[in-house]
Amino acid sequence: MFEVLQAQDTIWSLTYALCLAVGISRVSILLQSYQARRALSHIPNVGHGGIFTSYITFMQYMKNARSVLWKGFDQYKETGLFKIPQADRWIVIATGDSVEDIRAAPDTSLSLEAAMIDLLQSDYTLGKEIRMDMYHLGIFRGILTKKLPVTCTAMNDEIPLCFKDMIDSQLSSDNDWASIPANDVFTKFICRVMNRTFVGAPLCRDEDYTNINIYFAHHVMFGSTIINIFPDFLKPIVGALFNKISGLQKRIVAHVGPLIRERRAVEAAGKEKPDDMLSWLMDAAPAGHQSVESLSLRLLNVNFMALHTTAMTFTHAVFHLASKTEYIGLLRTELEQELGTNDPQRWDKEKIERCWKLDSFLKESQRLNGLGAFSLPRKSLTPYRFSNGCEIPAGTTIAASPVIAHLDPTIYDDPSTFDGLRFYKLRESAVTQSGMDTPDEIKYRLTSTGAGYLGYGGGRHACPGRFFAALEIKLIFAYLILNYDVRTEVEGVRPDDLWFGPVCTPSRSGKVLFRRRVTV
Ligand code: HEM
Repeated sequence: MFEVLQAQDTIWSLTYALCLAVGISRVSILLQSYQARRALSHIPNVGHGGIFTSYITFMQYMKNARSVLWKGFDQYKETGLFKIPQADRWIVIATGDSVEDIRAAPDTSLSLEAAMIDLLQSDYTLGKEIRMDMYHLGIFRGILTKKLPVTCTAMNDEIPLCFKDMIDSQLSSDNDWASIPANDVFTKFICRVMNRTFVGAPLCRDEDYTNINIYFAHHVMFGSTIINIFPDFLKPIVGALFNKISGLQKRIVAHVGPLIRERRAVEAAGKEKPDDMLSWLMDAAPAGHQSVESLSLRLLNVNFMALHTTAMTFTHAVFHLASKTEYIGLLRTELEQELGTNDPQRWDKEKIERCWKLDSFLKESQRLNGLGAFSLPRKSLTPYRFSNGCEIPAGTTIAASPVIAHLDPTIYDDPSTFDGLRFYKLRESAVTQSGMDTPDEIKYRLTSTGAGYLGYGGGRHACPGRFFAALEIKLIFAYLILNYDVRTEVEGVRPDDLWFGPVCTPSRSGKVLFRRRVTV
């Protein structure tokens, strides 16, 4: 009996402690939010602006971020800035010329790194040592893009094998349509093809290695959302509770450790290491980052940056293709003309880049269905004055919104309609008017950035992996179009995206039907 009472006491104590923590946390967040609201009072807000009532707008935003953002844009497009409430802060949204200001601002004023520390709670989710030395950025900005011809060959080798294992294995002998769960299969597919150029075969095909990389991204997104519910002074405690880095690091070391040791032995024998991401990391890692543990964690982070962004972009595009099958024929004709053969071993970067219709189709898909409501996230490190004269104090989070820019009728004709050849036509007419390789033509390419196209951010921090990602997506798309027919379960109907607050993912349950190519 005594033990039961004691146990009940303990449960009550824990409950009180939890309520107290939540209570302190709410009060502290309200205080934080009140201070931030005063500092930003000169910037108009969407919906309710009161210390309590702003939570109503926050809830509306969590339910439908796009409509809240568009309401702000409609009301305040002339000012170029408005703010929306988050659980623990306000975010200032830049539109029009203010987007150009963010793109051009130096890191000492508007910092992507500081914004990511806040938004991703990177010290607890990615590992503090990653931001202590970001040497991987040099690899993305330099070697990865220079080595595209090498990665192209490796990916062309892996892609048919992936299709054989993941798609052909599901097809029946009478070539009926097979239903493929798009999100799961394509994430693994992208992970394997990408890792062929990160760690090589056979590790890129290892199921456990793939699962760790996929899980790591979920852990980062889930962990950062939970940690961000708490006020700053509780974040280290909650962060420590949610920190799964050391466990994941051990699991990845089990796969990558032997490879690193093997490559060191190869090097010591005066031979060449494989030409891939792991070797580039080994060569670039400064003192203090050379251990097997450190290199493995870095590789996990490289996968985090590269994998889900590419997998989601690819899945969005396949949903477009499968629901708009009228594009299959014209993309096939272009691919057959430009690639000249169905054998991926004989495709190269130059040939695939000549496929302008494919380039345009993928850019249009990304314009309408991207990664979410925000791009160009930055935190002001000092007071920052926009070109319209408006100043934000140090510590303000700001961003631009693809949901606004990509649907702005002053930038795009008939913006909400999917036109797979939109950018192809604009590019062709730019060539007629200004010529090839002119800024007018370049701006309509898939990998080009601008204030009207935010799929890869912009300015000095524009995604450095975009040339690699675009190449991977194009090569897989080319193989898919030349070898398979696809359609959606309900013909012509694209599975709905999943929105949670500002984050957008392609449908988790959506299927794509595949069969071996029958139609011409
Ligand atoms: C289709 C796939 C991808 C999309 C849509 C995408 C999108 C983005 C966006 C929107 C940004 C923010 C840029 C800004 O704020 O200005 C970004 C940054 C970044 N991306 Fe990507 N990304 C993709 C693939 C990749 C890949 C494959 C890699 C690596 C191999 C990569 C590495 C990075 C890095 C390191 C940054 C931060 C750059 C910096 O700190 O300067 N991304 N990406």
